[in-house]
Parts: sequence; structure tokens; C-alpha cells
Amino acid sequence: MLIEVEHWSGAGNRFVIVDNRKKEINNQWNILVSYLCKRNNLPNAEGLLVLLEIDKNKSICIYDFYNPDGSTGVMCGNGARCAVRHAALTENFSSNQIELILNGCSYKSKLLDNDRVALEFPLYKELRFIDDWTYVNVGSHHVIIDARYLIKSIDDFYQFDLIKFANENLNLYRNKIGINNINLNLAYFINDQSNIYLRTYENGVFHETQACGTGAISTAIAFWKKNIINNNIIQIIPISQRFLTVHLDIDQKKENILGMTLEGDAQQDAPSTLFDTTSMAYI
Ligand SMILES: N[C@@H](CCC[C@H](N)C(=O)O)C(=O)O
Repeated sequence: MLIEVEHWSGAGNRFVIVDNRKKEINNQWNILVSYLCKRNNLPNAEGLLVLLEIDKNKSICIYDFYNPDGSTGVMCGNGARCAVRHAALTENFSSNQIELILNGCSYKSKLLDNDRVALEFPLYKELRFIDDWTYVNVGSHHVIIDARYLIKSIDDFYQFDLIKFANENLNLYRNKIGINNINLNLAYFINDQSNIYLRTYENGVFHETQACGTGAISTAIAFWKKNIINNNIIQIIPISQRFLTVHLDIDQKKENILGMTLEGDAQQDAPSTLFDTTSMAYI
């Protein structure tokens, strides 16, 4: 069977999207995803979004997200923003406020100008300070490492061998947290700037990705909680250089985070192509 595949990115994080509202494919996505992510003439995608349903009268869209290794059930911040904009281009919504249901969880979102989408997150599920790093669970699991412990300049930050570091240390973090599917974030903050530079080695991709939305949210939480940054609007610069903005909703005493919003671009990168589910390749 031939299926149409769309090629998208959110802040540089690359996704393939398939509209399965007609339910042509059932239950094989965990196998198909690794082949769908290996694209002709485009860099590998870093995840798959499957459109399940759109209710344009209620402004609701439903998608599932899969990692390239076939795993699912985790939150993907950039994928979620792509899903919302994809739904808005697929059907005409009467409102710019759209409810997204991703892997069964509901999120409020808003379509903004310049291809940007804002997505509201519920409060993080867990936050732990361990040694000199932080673990945050925002629907996916993140370790935040303050890069100032490892490097001295922004040049060093970009030169740092994150893959080697992940290969050598991932199991150590996994064992300390007791969770296997963790993402490693290397975050660099320069004192006189309000930006955080961020590189992420993603679970399920097992490589560095161009950007990571939940990594950005988790980093903002960790750095604000540790008083490294005091602003509640935080600009995150991923290696794609397509910035993400995290808004932290803070209580009056300025002690607790009540909720978070992730904002960034979401765009179609290339025309749709056809994928053959028999040969498991793009034609
Ligand atoms: N790219 C994502 C994170 C996707 C989930 C991650 N690969 C995991 O398995 O935890 C994002 O933008 O949040």
C-alpha cells in the first residue's frame, strides 16, 4: 500500500506526519516508524505523528507520537506543536485555540503569527536535584546538566562531544534515577544574557536532535528552580538556532511554578512523498 507522508519540523526537530483518519493502517506504527524516519533526500526524521481524528467544530485534534525506535507514550513538545499546526492546515478551525490530544493526554494550544504555536503543559510530574544535575518529568524524562561544570565558553559548548558523553554516561544517569528512557540535556547559560543554549541527546532517537521541546521546558524549570535564571520568560536556543520560548507561570511568592507554556515555530519542510508499506521504503 502507498501512504502519503508529510515532512515537518518544530524548532528544527524533524517529524514525519501521516493522516490515518481513514484507519488504513492499524497497529503497525511501532514497526513502520523506523523506516518512515529514514527519508530520501532529507535528513532522518526524529519522530512520527499519526493523525487519528479532527473535530473542527470543537477545535480538537487527536494524534499519536512514536519515537524512531518504535517506543511511544511519551510527550513530545515540538511534535505536539507541529501536530496542532498540521491539524489547522488540514481542517479549517473556527478558533485559533485548539485542544490537542497526544498519546491520550490533553493539551491546550494556540496558533500564533509567523508559524508559531504555543502549547500549555500541566505542572511537571517530578523534579529531583541529584548531585550537580537535575531530573525533570514533564511527560518525558529529562536530565539537565549545567554545561558550566564541563566547559568554559560558548565555542566549547558547540564543540563538546555530546554523543560520546551520552554513550559513556547514559547508564549512570539511568541507574541513579531508576528510569531507562531518559533524554540528556546540556544547557549553557551566560550570566549577562537571558538565553539558555541547549543541546539534547534524545531517547528513542539515540542521537543528538536539532531541538527538543520537552528538553527546553525541563531546562527552564531546572534553571529557574536553582535560581540560575530569574526571568519567567526564558529564551532557549537549540542547535538549529530556531529559538523556543518558555513561559513559566509563577505563584505570587515567586517560589512555585504553577504551569508552563512552550512556544516556537512549526512548519512543513518539504512537499509530501509516498511511502510503500510493502517494500518499507519511500518511492
Ligand atoms: N523531541 C521531543 C521529545 C520526544 C520524546 C523523547 N524522544 C523521549 O523518548 O523521551 C520534544 O520536542 O519534546
